[in-house]
Amino acid sequence: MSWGYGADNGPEKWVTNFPIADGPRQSPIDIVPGEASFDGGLKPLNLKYDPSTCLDILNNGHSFQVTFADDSDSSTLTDGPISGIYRLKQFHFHWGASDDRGSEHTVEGTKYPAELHLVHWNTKYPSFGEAAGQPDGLAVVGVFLKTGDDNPSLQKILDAFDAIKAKGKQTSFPGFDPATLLPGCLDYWTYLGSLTTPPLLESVTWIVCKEPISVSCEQMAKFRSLLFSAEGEAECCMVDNYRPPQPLKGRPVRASFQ
Ligand SMILES: NS(=O)(=O)c1cc(F)cc(F)c1
Ligand SMILES: [Zn+2]
Repeated sequence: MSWGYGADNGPEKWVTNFPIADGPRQSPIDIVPGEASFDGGLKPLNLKYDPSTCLDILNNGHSFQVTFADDSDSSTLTDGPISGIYRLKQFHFHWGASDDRGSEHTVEGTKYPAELHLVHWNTKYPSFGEAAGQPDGLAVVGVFLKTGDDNPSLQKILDAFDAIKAKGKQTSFPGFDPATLLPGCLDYWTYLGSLTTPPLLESVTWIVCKEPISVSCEQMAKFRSLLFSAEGEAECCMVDNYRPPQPLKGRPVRASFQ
């Protein structure tokens, strides 16, 4: 059985096939603002996205992701805590079965109903796959979702869900601008961590935004209409696809703001 989020194949079981699960720089973590150190040397995030690089939307059986053409520097992350140019590869979300949980990072124990991950790879390496195996290979921008007003930008994504309900389904998704998913304020916490799903590679510079974006309760219900299961299999709702916080193991967490 492959990894997932169930009792038999979930986060507590991943260490069996992926021993790095108990490694020194695992993600997510609980962020304790009072223990983060303000670093005046941290630059503002510089996110420049070209909607024409947006390709398609896919249900990969553990989340859904929107994938981008990454054969040029059209959609990039620069500055912030990183050096060099990182290209946007995809974004995806993690969410709960109810609004009281779903995010991977937590803030002093507070769980949000969902968390957005914008995944970028360091162009000093030839590809995403190569970069994913390097300690400075990836940079993921995390954005919390908080229940409140309807989010029109998110709605464009949710409107595509009927075409990707089951695992393995994919449909074209042109012209989406991921910048419309960013909060107004780009203050962030940053620390060195890992992928939060197998293979749990310790190659991620995490950049977690302090300000959440909004999502309505009805929109959260739409997230929960996706399936972990493929067509023809017993239907299993895609919910609680989040890894809980992992030990910090002495890592510093820096804040870009005071
Ligand atoms: N959830 S995550 O952002 O850490 C992530 C990103 C990725 F590109 C591949 C993964 F397996 C996991
Ligand atoms: Zn993720």
